[in-house]
Amino acid sequence: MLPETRQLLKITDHTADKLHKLHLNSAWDLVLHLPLRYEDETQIVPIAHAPLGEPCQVEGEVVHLHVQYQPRKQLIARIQDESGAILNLRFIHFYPNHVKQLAEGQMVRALGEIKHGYHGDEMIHPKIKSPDKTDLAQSLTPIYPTTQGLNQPILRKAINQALETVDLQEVLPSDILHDLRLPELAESLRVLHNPPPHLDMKTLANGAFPAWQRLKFDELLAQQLSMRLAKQRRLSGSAKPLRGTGELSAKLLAKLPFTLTAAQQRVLDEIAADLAQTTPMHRLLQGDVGSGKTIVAALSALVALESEGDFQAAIMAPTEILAEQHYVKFKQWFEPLGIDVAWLSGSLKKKEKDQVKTQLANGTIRLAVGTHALFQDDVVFHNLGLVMVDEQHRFGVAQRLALKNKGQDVHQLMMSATPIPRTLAMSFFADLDVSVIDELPPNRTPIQTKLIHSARRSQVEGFVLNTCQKGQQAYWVCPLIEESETLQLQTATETLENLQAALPSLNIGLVHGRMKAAEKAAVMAEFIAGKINVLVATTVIEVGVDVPNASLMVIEHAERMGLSQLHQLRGRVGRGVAASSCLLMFTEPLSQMARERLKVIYENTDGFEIARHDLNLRGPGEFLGARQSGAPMLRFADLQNDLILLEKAREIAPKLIAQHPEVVAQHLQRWLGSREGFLAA
Ligand SMILES: Nc1ncnc2c1ncn2[C@@H]1O[C@H](COP(=O)(O)OP(=O)(O)OP(=O)(O)O)[C@@H](O)[C@H]1O
Repeated sequence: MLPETRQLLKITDHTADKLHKLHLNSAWDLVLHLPLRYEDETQIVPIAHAPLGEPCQVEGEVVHLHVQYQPRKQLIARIQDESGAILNLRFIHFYPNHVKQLAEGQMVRALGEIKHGYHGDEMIHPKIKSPDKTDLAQSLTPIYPTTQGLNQPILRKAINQALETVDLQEVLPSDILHDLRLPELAESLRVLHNPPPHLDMKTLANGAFPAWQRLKFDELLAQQLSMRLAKQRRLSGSAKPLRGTGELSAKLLAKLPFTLTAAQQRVLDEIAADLAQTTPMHRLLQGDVGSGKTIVAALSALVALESEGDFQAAIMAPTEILAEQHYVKFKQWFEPLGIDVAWLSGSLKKKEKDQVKTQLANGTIRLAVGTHALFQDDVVFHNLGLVMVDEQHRFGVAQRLALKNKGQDVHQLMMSATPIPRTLAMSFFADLDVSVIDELPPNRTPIQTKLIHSARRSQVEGFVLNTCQKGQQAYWVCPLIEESETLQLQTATETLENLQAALPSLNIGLVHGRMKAAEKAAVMAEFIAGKINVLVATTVIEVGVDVPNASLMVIEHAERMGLSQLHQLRGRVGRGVAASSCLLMFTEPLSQMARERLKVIYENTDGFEIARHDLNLRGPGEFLGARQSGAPMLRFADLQNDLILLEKAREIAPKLIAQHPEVVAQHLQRWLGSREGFLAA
């Protein structure tokens, strides 16, 4: 935060540091930091009528106070009000002051959520006050998202100071506001930060409340504007045109055991046409699991490598495993053509990394595969022509920004097996041209999916035996244990031993994430060669593994897995001519969410449909991995519920850019301020 701003807002260095953690660095950042919820200290409800599971305030006399030591130390105060009903206030962390305030016979006011507890209804860690010192509040109290060490009163004060100092003048043209029936910004902000007494909780919690609608619209508009401007900048930038001679591509195609599908050829032509331009390509290549994206990426890389000018190409994937799969395939295809492929990931030794970096900087290596290590500041390319990014949405915001900076004026191809639903395509991915491989390679038979209770394990083993006796192969995926890699490994080893005991006539192998790359490669090679009948695996095989003779996929504890993970895993079979099956083993009890997921995967085979359900079940933030990256991209608007606002913002953004450039500048200044790049990243 600038020293002037800090002074103006009377913020201490300590508070400024905490605010920075919340990405609040300017007065406008503070003004746009909106309440997460409100607390209602305006009313007192009788305990007998207090709602369960919703914040409420009660008042009563302490009739009993004691410290309980089992199962852990805690303070429990029992209060009773005029309704005669009793409520326990429970504090797991407490201070001497609590004991004083809650002495028997004291009147106390408690704000919190009531839940059914073991010893009756209770509030855990309520906010407490002595009623004689405080009158009821006049209006709802806003509660803001915050960080450790920054309390609500200080944050509230900083925000209110900011509200006083910024110029809240309306910038959006009045005809637009009128058409959209949206209130003025200044009024909306005041209401949300300091709700007037007549507004109740229900009204304010409703996303359709006009003040919220206004803020959501403004946020979506900022996103659309920044994306359009980014696109304009890109279109006016200049990339080196890449025009392959076709010589190496022809050689690679001649060696493949298949010919490209019409969809692959069409998509490749689209990419080649982009690459030949001086405008940097920004294209998303979508294709369902197994549709053959990898060969399209390889042939695209060849266009760059074959063009005159010693260009380099790089392909980046979000995980080491996925990157490694690409590395293996690319090596297999490119080395016979006389092209060396470099590997760069975070886990390489420093010496090896330095060597690759030198080769990339002096241009002796022209094709690099790796993780985001490829786009660290200290990696310099001699003449980068094309960047390909697999599963781009799984990268965090910071990594995407790093790529954006490195990739300026470089052609970019994003690849995704997770189809981007329409709302996302209209917002986060609006700057991308899209190519879709909408056809699977020929002779694939549909995969039969079955749900099987884990109690019927021996039946599943019977299926495995049957499959292998026909000369086909099977995968057996071990349960996912997120909490501990060691436990995961232990489970995998046990699964292997159990299967070996149950199916002694079969050769059973094991791959897991802890194995060294060479060991993993050796087991995979045996499986590919058909020497191993059943491959027991942790989810390392989720992506990229491609063994067409494998026709049975068994997934244990399928209820623990996410939809796209299940779809990816199932996609490991059905790649050859044999009819394939996927057996999803589950254990009860199933959560509602797990039940929904299993139903979706059972009923659908199309990746687009599954992604749509996934988005509905998890919401766009999770779907995009925003939580993982720690920086929410849209803070207020929600793509599922605010589709109408999104459509309006999309419609209005180009008009504003054309007719009111000054409005665009002001609006973005307010919304992006110190967060530049976030919305469009
Ligand atoms: N035109 C084609 N005809 C027959 N087989 C093909 C064709 N194109 C690709 N394949 C084969 O199909 C399999 C799947 O291809 P690939 O691994 O590229 O799929 P993908 O789109 O990357 O899927 P995933 O997201 O599952 O990794 C591979 O065995 C590949 O060799």
